[in-house]
Amino acid sequence: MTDGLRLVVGADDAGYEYKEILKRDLEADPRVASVVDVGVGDDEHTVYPKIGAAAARLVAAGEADRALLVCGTGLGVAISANKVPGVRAVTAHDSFSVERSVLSNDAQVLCFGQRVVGIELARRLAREWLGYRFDPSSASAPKVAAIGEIEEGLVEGEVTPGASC
Ligand SMILES: O=C(CO)[C@H](O)COP(=O)(O)O
Repeated sequence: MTDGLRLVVGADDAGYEYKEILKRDLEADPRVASVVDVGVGDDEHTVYPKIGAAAARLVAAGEADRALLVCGTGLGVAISANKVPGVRAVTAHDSFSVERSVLSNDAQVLCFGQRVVGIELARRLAREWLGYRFDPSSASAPKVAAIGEIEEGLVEGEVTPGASC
């Protein structure tokens, strides 16, 4: 991922205002190649699971690198996005968690709660988020791979305590 990031933004009606503000920030950021908006639009009422899944499917299909999603809490969009195979979505409202979501977890989807975090903090966190890149040669990489193995049923839900990756 050396070129600009291809992003998706989305929100339900509880996250619409933040999504619009964050989208404008992202579109103006030189580190961003493109921003696709999966809704909602003004006065639309699509429920958060549909928004979370629509954004996550674009990421899973390789049509986007990352997604930034907003709902009331940031929880529902994350849960929904995580139902799409291959997608790792987190809710994070602090700087360290946002950093680790990329560097530890290789999460492609970051979710905010409009009813939880102030807009200036959300804008700052989104700016910081753009600067992080997962290192596939890092010590975190085998752990991320182990998440994928669970998803693929390779370990059938069994994780051996103490086993190294
Ligand atoms: O925050 C939400 C889901 O996590 C959503 O914006 C509102 O959901 P509701 O509390 O079920 O209306």
